[in-house]
Amino acid sequence: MSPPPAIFWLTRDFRFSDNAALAAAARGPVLAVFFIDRLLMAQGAASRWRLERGLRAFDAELRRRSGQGVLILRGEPDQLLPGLAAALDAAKVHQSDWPAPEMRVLQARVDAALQVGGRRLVLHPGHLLIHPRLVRTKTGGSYRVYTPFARTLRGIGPDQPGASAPERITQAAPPAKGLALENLNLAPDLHGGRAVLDRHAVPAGEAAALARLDAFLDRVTDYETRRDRTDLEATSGLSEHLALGEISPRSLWALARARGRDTPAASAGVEKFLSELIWREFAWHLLIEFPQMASAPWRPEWRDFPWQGDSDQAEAWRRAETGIPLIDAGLREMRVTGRMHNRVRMVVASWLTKHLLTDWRLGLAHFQDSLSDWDPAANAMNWQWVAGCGPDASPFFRIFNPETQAERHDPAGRYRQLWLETRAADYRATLPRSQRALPPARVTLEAGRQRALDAYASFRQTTGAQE
Ligand SMILES: Cc1cc2nc3c(=O)[nH]c(=O)nc-3n(C[C@H](O)[C@H](O)[C@H](O)COP(=O)(O)OP(=O)(O)OC[C@H]3O[C@@H](n4cnc5c(N)ncnc54)[C@H](O)[C@@H]3O)c2cc1C
Repeated sequence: MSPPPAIFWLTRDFRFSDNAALAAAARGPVLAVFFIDRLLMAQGAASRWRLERGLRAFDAELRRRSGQGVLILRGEPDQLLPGLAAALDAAKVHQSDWPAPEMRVLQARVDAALQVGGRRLVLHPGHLLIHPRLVRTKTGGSYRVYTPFARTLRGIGPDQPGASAPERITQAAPPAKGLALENLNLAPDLHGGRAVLDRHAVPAGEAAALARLDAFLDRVTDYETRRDRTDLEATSGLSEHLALGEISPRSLWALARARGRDTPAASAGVEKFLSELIWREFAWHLLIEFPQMASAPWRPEWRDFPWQGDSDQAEAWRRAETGIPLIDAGLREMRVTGRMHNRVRMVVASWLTKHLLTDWRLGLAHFQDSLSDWDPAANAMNWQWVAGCGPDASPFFRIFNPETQAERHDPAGRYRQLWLETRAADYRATLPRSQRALPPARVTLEAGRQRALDAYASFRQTTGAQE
């Protein structure tokens, strides 16, 4: 008997290898469908822009394998999938699980809607290294500290990569007319910034992710010692591919480990890289356990911290006009490319939350709108880590000094020069035509630091909050 038709609901798994959902759906005739829905449009502009590029790359490869592209529909999956499944007589809709809290709600709605017609939604793992329920403390609880979490995960070992999609795929004829990929423009709110991002984009898609991994593994020996250098290309640059599932963390782990085994000189760099992948995993573990982490302090006592709301100074930070070279350079890099070096992310976040005492959620929202590698778990965990209110966080009194950070991690000033001078015109091209002038900055390095420490001391005194 030939396998029954099925639907592959494409969300954030733009790859063909280690894609168990696509492999399961493609056993028989499959329809690959993507929705422009409320959840997608609530994402930030840069990540929608990047997603569109990923969708194009996936669509091109699907056409090569099946002669037909992705069916793109505007609307809500719980309203549209039951009708599509009925028209195809597909009993199952397969999806790679993206365990973000909002997606969980949508998945439940889709499954309920499908069940009315006797059909169901089947979720497949692949976004994480290992099922989060397997990494537990001795008493069965969830981890709140990275180091023991990492130890337990390494002890169990991540899952092996799962099934890959076949080289030849038979697609079912779409029962509805889809939108044309060429005219999508998923991020109209970028205005002139879109052309700038296009100019600085790195190639999207699974083949590009694998090529990037390969190039990175050739220089992984230096990763441990040079990854904080903002002026060098020392890190992998894989976060945007991971955010869209153009490569799975399980495949990354397996390929990097193999390189470490074959090339002993690379093994220290590889192990450091794997521990960064575990930070990503830890962030997801936390978000799954504490979905409120994306909008509320992970440590409840921090609800009472006297954060300041939006202000001219926060606006100057968003506009990359703080007057502090490393900070303005990083914020401009993000505006022009959708990327920002990890070290600089920490420094700009520290400036906003400590020197400017501004609520970390304002920074989180700006990053969400501006990062092409936006990831709800990594973004929330890291903002809370810098602000001091997160799990296993950097203590509040650890305040990055942007000048010493610049001396250490951009010793010849090349990174600052690139973003403040060489690419200044690109940055200006992303700005709206008319902008209200801002008053000059009032916070100096030392005064801002002292104000933050005073606010923290009085907060600890009144609430008894622990470091
Ligand atoms: C305030 C702030 C916000 C951030 N927001 C995001 C975000 O929205 N999306 C995102 O992917 N990363 C975020 N990060 C983490 C980190 O900055 C990026 O993952 C990293 O810069 C990506 O570059 P890379 O791929 O070259 O990293 P590499 O150094 O090559 O690391 C390999 C992979 O490990 C993971 N990783 C590395 N560092 C971290 C970390 N601190 N937390 C979680 N995972 C990590 C990423 O998946 C990364 O691709 C944030 C960090 C800070 C300080």
